[in-house]
Formats: sequence, structure tokens, C-alpha cells
Amino acid sequence: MKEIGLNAIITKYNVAAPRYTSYPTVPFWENSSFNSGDWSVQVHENYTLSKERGISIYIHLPYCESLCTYCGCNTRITKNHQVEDPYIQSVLKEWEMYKVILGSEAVNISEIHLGGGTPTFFQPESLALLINGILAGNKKASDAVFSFEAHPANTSEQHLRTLYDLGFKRLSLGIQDFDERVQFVINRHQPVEDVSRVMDQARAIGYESINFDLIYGLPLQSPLSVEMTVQQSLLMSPDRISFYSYAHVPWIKPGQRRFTEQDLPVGEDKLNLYKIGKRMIEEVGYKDVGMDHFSKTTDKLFIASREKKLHRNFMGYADRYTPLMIGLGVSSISDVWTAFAQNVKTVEEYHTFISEGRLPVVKGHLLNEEDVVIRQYILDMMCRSKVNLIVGFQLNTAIIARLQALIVDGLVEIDQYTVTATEIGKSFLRNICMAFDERLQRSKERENLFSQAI
Ligand SMILES: C=Cc1c2[nH]c(c1C)Cc1[nH]c(c(CCC(=O)O)c1C)Cc1[nH]c(c(C)c1CCC(=O)O)Cc1[nH]c(c(C)c1C=C)C2
Ligand SMILES: C[C@H]1O[C@@H](n2cnc3c(N)ncnc32)[C@H](O)[C@@H]1O
Ligand code: MET
Ligand code: SF4
Repeated sequence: MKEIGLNAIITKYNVAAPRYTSYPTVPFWENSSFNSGDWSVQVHENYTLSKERGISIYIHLPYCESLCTYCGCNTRITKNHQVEDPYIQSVLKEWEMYKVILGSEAVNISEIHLGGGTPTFFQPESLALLINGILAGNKKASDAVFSFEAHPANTSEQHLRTLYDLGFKRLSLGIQDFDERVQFVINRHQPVEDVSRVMDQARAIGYESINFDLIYGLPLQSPLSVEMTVQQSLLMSPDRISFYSYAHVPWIKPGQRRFTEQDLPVGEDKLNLYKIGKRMIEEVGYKDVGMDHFSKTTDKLFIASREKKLHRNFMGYADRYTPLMIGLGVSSISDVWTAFAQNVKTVEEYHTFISEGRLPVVKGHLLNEEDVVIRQYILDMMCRSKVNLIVGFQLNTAIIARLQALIVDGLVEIDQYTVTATEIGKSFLRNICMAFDERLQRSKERENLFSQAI
């Protein structure tokens, strides 16, 4: 940090940068050399090698009753609940196709995560049908973790009970912001009382880990409004807090054009909102476990972080590594470590593929040897702020040159065996990972793919 001051660092590094939920990141996958036949082989082979460790299942449930204008997720907005049953039938058929690929034995299921969209858009009975269908004929691992995302506005006590009885012990509530003016521009009307009701019910039922999603950088947010949101959240004492940087990508999400860009806090102002929230969250005892994520010391996410077992996948940080992740439903991503695949993005295409008995994967990437090493490095940097260099794998000179520039700016330290983020560097993990990201660096196309790093 001798060369330039912190403000200059912020300006310099506030460039478009991936969130590194995968490597290679989705825009740099080689889709042209991918097909669903190769994918099936990859799934089968990797499953054969790791089946005793169990598989993770991610199920994308895209429906929401109304659109929050900031939303970056794959959604379908409707108030028509007739869509529930056909969607669940298609997901179960997709799972049957995977079961054929995995083999005839019962599958050991170690994780199920319901994401969205809004899983609680679905009636409790529909969710029970879905989960019972997934589990039928398979084994639930003794230490299985089932979790779901819930919208406080439509999460009933019946949802919480039904899912708990099906084995769900964790949930994540979309909070985002409690300020009325902000809620108005993001089209999300959500009184604190709604959230506190869901919290009380979930605790009474016995949920072990409850996460709050908050966002900084939303339109009209101010230091005061963020302080208020964080304060009200802390009063409800969630076990984890995800404090996300708002990703502004209106070219992908036209809903984000519905508010005035001038109302967005950017650069130093945005970082200041983060600092305010972080300070308040840490003051009451939560620990920073990785980019955007805070955890009570009693929560398994913190324990995984302390034991250096943190993992990162498409949903963010996780407290365990599962070698095989099967994503079901629209836009879901599957990951078998040496290959990724993503499903079609619209509900219509999805139903068409499924009704024709075809796996709905249309994009994907088979990792080469270099990809696998860089993937491990980026994962280590994102999860442990430190990379253990693999002996015998020569970092190419371009990566070294980019790391040198980060040393000069005080973001990393390097020795023969390790690359370590400095305290300041920990706020710029996305930028540090970009130094390793050969596929991004080799490409000319970079703007209009990712949101800004800050
Ligand atoms: C709730 C579920 C999910 C969220 N994101 C994903 C899921 C399943 C999956 C996902 N997220 C991103 C990608 C692109 C690949 C990558 O960069 O590794 C995928 C497949 C990154 C991403 N996430 C958001 C945006 C706008 C982008 C692309 C651009 C960028 O990297 O900035 C928005 C967003 N979605 C989710 C979160 C938590 C989030 C922002 C914090 C949820
Ligand atoms: C799953 C979680 O993803 C977060 N989320 C959704 N869209 C965005 C975005 N554009 N930027 C940052 N976070 C977002 C919300 O906090 C939601 O609860
Ligand atoms: N849709 C829910 C909410 O907004 C869950 C998080 S966003 C995928 O509250
Ligand atoms: S934030 Fe949640 S409820 Fe809002 S549109 Fe996105 S997925 Fe739907």
C-alpha cells in the first residue's frame, strides 16, 4: 500500500469482476465442445469414484408472485399457482433421467437445497410431493443437510412444519432492506413484523440455522438506512448473515432499469455502506467467514471456516465439500468437479426437453488440466484467502506478472509455496482471483458480463 492510497485502490480495482462461484466462470465455458452425451459419461464416471460421499441436489423453483426490481436470479413472475404441479412433475422426471445415469442402486443423498425464485411460492403439499419423489428408493445420509430459501411474505407456519418434517433444518430468508423508501423502489414491501413472525415460528419448530440475506448498494440506500436495516436484523439474531454487494447487470436483468441509476450508491459510497454493516455485524460477535458471509461462532459455517473446510459453489459458501452436485430445474447448474452443465433458462424449453425425455442441459464445460489447477487456486483464495501452490505446476508468466502488480498495491504476499491475501486484499478477493483467471484474461470480451467488483 506504499504506492497508492486506499481511495486510489478502490478506484483502480472497481472493475467488472466475476463472483467466482465457479472456474471457469459461466461466460467463459467452451459450450461448443460440450454435449449431453459427454455430460452423462462425466456424471457416471465421477459418481462411480465418489458415491460413498453422497451427492448434493440443487432444485431451482423459479416462480415469484411479484418482481423485485434489483433481482439477479432466474425467475418467472406469476400469481397462477396452477404452474406448480406440472413443474414438479418435470423436475421429478429429470431426476429419473439422472437416476438412470447414476446406476440402479439407491443413491446416497447428502444435501438438498431448494433455491429460486421462491420455493415458498409452492404450496407445502407440492413441496412434500417433490421431496418425497426425490427421496423415494434412495438413502438419506446420516449427516444430511436440507435447506431452502424462503420469502418472508409467503412463508406460512405450514411451510415451515412440512419442510421440517421432511428433514429441512436450515433456511435462508430474503430480507434485503427494511427501509420503506428503498422497499418502494425495489418493489418489495416487507414489514419487520413479517420477518419476525417467520423467525419466531421457525425457532419454535426447531430450525437449527437461519440465514438472512441483506444487500448493500440498492437504490436510495444511505448510511442511515443500512444502519437501521442491520440493527433490526441483528435484533432477530439470525445464525448467519449474507451481506451481498448489489450486482447491477441491467443488460441481463431489464427489471433493474426500473429505477434511476443515479439513485445507486457507487464506489466509495457503496463500500462505506458495506463497512457500516460489517462493523455492526462483527460488533455483536459474528465472524467474517468469506466474501459477503458472516456467521455466529456456534454455526456450522463458522466451524467449517475455522477448520479450513469451507467450500464455495454456485449458491455461495458451504460448510462441506460434496464432489457431485446435480442441479434440477430451469437454469440449474450441475458440477462434477471436472465438468459443469447448465439447464435451459425458460420454463417452456424445460418442459419441452423433459417431455421429449432429453436431459435439459444446453451449456457446459469440460475442464482441462490447467482449468482444474486454477479452479483449486481460486477456490482456495475465495475460501481461505490463501493459495497453496501445487509443486510441479508452473504458474504461467502472465499470472505471475498480474500477481506482482497486486503485491505492489499491497493486496497479496507471495513466497515460493503460497499466495496470501493481505488484510486489505481480503476486501478485493474477486480482483485477486482475476489474476489467476486465464480464461478471462485471454478473452477480449469482458465488459457487460459481470457486475462491478465494488
Ligand atoms: C439463489 C441462487 C443463485 C444465485 N446465483 C446463482 C444461483 C443458483 C448462480 C449464479 N450466480 C452467478 C452465476 C454466473 C457465474 C459466475 O460468475 O460464476 C451463476 C450461474 C453470478 C451472478 N450472480 C448474480 C449475478 C448478477 C451474477 C452474474 C454477474 C456477476 O458475477 O456479477 C446475482 C446473484 N444471484 C444470486 C446471488 C447471491 C447474487 C448476487 C450476490 C443467487
Ligand atoms: C438469493 C439472494 O440473492 C441476492 N440477490 C438477488 N439479486 C441480487 C443482485 N442483483 N445483487 C446482489 N444480490 C442479489 C438476494 O439477497 C437474495 O435473497
Ligand atoms: N425469493 C426469495 C426472496 O426474495 C428467496 C431469496 S431470492 C432467490 O425472499
Ligand atoms: S429477490 Fe426473490 S422474490 Fe424477489 S424477484 Fe428475486 S427471487 Fe423473486
